[in-house]
Amino acid sequence: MPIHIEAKAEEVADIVLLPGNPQRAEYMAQKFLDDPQLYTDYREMYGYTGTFNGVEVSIQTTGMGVPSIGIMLEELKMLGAKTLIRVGTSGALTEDLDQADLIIGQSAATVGTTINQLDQDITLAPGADFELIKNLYDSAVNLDMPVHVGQIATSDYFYGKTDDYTEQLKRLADRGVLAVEMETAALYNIAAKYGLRAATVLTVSDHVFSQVRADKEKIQQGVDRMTEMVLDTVTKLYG
Ligand SMILES: O=P(O)(O)O[C@H]1O[C@H](CO)[C@@H](O)[C@H]1O
Ligand SMILES: O=c1cc[nH]c(=O)[nH]1
Repeated sequence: MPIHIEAKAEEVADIVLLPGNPQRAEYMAQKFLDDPQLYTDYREMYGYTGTFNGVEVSIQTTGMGVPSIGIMLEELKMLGAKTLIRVGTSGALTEDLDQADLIIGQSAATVGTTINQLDQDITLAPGADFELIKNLYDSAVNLDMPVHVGQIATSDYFYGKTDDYTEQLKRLADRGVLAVEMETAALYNIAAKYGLRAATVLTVSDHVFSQVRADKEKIQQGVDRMTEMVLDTVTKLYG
């Protein structure tokens, strides 16, 4: 049994959804899965396994940031997980995106984190699994949800490390980066390391430059949308 996910391999499904927030893991499991079973609550990093349309699915809390998700991903790999889909909130870097819109992260730039330099002299640019993001996009369109596909950015900082941080985010925005969050570069790097399938879906909870945060109901709408979209894709690919 790994140190931080107190579960046996048979308790964790091949397909794992990855919210940062433990309350979101609990909400998604109770609302969307049939017969959800809590398999770990160590450090309140809740993990549940249940079924959706007969497909076994786990929902594992990752916590916030690269170090936290890095631990959970290494332990999910030990437990035999094969398909990893992050379901997170994000700060939009453009006013073209609305609150509760969905973003599929094709690739993840980094700002203030060195995860893309895991190997000396190599800067990886690992992307999402193509079949996953193609199906996720199709699911969103079929479900009539507002969806955008493109590069996102992973940061170690929610509030910014220096006075220059906003300028760095503006440079990323100028280069077409849609939104910032705190885990996906680790997910895509660790998935590349082990040959796992990975994708990230985000909902817009904030607008970074205007510093407006959506209210709880709006964030909930985005969470419901992305969960429905992801489970539709899981049913198509694995059902
Ligand atoms: O909503 P989650 O999945 O936690 O994701 C985003 O929210 C947290 C910051 O509030 C960071 O983890 C960031 O990546
Ligand atoms: O602005 C935001 C919103 C959610 N998550 C982040 O990392 N940044």
